[in-house]
Amino acid sequence: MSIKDSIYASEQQVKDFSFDQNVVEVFPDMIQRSVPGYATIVSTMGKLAGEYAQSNSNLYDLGCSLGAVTLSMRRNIRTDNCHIIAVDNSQAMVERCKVHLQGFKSDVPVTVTLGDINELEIQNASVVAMNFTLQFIPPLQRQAVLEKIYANLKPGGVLLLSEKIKAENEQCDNLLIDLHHDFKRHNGYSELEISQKRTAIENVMRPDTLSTHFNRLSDIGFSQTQVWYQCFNFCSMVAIK
Ligand SMILES: Nc1ncnc2c1ncn2[C@@H]1O[C@H](C[S@+](CC[C@H]([NH3+])C(=O)[O-])CC(=O)[O-])[C@@H](O)[C@H]1O
Ligand SMILES: O=C(O)C(=O)Cc1ccccc1
Repeated sequence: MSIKDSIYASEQQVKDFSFDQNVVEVFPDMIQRSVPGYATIVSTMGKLAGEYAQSNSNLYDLGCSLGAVTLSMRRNIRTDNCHIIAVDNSQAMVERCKVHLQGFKSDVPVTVTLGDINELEIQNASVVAMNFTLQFIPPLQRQAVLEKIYANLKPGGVLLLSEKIKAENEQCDNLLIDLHHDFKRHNGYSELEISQKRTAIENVMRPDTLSTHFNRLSDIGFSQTQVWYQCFNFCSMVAIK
C-alpha cells in the first residue's frame, strides 16, 4: 500500500517538479491518480515486451522509477538469456526500486542503475521501454537519445514509448487538458493541487505533438510507428525497427 499523494494540497511557493524522496514516497498513488490508464499501459507494455523480446538480448526500462515496467516485462519474457536493464537518474527512485524488486522472484536477471539516459550506453537491445520518460528530457536532446536507441536495437526490435502529448492546435489541446483535469478531480485532487502541480511540471515536462513524435521516429529510421493507446493527452506507441 502506498501513501496518498498530498504534495500540492497546501498553498505553497511552487518549485520545479523533481523526483525526490517526497515524490518517491507517494509515487504509486500519484501516477495511478494522474495518468489515465496507467495500469493498462504498464501491463500491455509487458505483453508487448513478451512478443518482441529476442533470445540473448537486453531489454531496457529507461526512466524506470519504481520498476513497474521492468516487473511487467519480466513477467512476460518467454525467451532464453534475456537481461533487463532499468535506469533512472533519481537516486531516491533507484534506491526504492531496488528494494521493491527484491520482493519479487524471477529467473530473468535485472540490473537497476543510477544514470542519465543521455549518457547511457545501450547494447544489443530487442526492447527499449520509455514509459512517460522522454517528456522529461530537454526537447533538443530527444533526437539524439532516440537515434542512440535506434542504432542499438536489433533488427525487429521495438521502442515502447508512452508520452503525455500536446494536441495539434490550441483549441484541441485545451479540450484534452480539461478532460485530464476532470480525471484528476474525479480521483480526489483539489483545484489547488491540480493548478500547483501544473505549475510545478510546466518547466520540466514539455510534451511534443503526435506528429512531432511520428516524424522524428520515421526520420530516425523506424519502419512503423503505431499508437496502441490514447486517453485524453496520454498516449502509448510502439515503434518497430
Ligand atoms: N535524463 C534522465 N535519465 C534517467 N531517468 C530520467 C531522466 N529524466 C527523467 N528521468 C526519470 O524518469 C522517470 C519519469 S516517471 C516514469 C514512470 C515509470 N516509467 C513507470 O512506468 O512507473 C514519469 C512520470 O512520473 O510522469 C522519473 O523516475 C525520473 O527520475
Ligand atoms: O500529474 C499530471 O498532471 C501529469 O501530467 C502526470 C504526471 C505524473 C507524475 C509526475 C509528473 C507528471
